[in-house]
Amino acid sequence: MSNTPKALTIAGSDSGGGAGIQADLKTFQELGAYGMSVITAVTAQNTKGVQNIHAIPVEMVADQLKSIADDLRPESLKTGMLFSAEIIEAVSSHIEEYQWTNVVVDPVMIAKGGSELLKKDAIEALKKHLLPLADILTPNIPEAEQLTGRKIENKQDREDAAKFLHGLGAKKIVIKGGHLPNENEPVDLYYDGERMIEFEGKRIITTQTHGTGCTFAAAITAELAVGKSPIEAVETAKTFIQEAISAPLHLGSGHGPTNHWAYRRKYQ
Ligand SMILES: Nc1ncnc2c1ncn2[C@@H]1O[C@H](COP(=O)(O)OP(=O)(O)O)[C@@H](O)[C@H]1O
Ligand SMILES: Cc1ncc(COP(=O)(O)OP(=O)(O)O)c(N)n1
Repeated sequence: MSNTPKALTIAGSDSGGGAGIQADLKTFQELGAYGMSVITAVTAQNTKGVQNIHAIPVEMVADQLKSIADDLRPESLKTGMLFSAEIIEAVSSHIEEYQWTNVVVDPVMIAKGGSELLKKDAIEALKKHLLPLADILTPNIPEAEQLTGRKIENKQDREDAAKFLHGLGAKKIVIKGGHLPNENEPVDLYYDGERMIEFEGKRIITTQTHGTGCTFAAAITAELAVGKSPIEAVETAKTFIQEAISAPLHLGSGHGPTNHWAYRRKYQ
């Protein structure tokens, strides 16, 4: 029996390769986890935006989950773009049935260009079915506002939001700081029910940030797969994304992707 760590992403495909399944698998590979995928939606997307979305039929999402469960138990998994309430319900019930652990939930809602990656009427399903299964929930600030129904304008609001999301059942929460105003450093706030920890970063003023949230959550997932603790996993993910934004590839004419090789080149 191999003890190669296996990480699963349950997310949408980004044809441009910067976010979604593609960003997740590249990140898993870079951090030493064998990547597996369940595709929930196919997007026609590039650095300029999302041109079209085709949701995968829920039966096919369930079949992909079953194929993995029948043969390959993931040491960790992440969810990304889930698009609809029915996909959220199917994914949640399968995670529960298979008793998969180390569940990272990135509550993807809106792409950088403004396209809706989660239907508005699916937010309640996300709160009810998936949040209680999250070992680590990684909202950005607008997502945390949607999930809590509260405006987040300062540090106290972020701490209150993290506590609220913990109350909804997520065991650990990282409210990411990328959407803070440009004059603020991108500090990510971690809460596990007891400790509030700030993970500091250095803000890079750039348009090359497509897929930052996916990459950050995928790095946490890969680290959990290889046996790191949640805090160690977030620490590595923060360094990974900082490096990935620092060394842009300058691909495409819009919001270019981050550089998934940069961390390994510097640290390994
Ligand atoms: N311009 C930036 N410079 C440095 N780090 C950033 C920048 N933008 C985002 N990050 C970091 O990237 C990660 C993803 O954050 P964020 O952009 O808030 O998420 P999302 O992509 O889901 O909107 C976080 O760790 C955040 O602090
Ligand atoms: C297929 C797909 N999934 C998720 C996203 C959103 O990714 P994110 O990392 O939040 O990056 P931006 O869209 O904000 O650049 C996506 N675009 N496509």
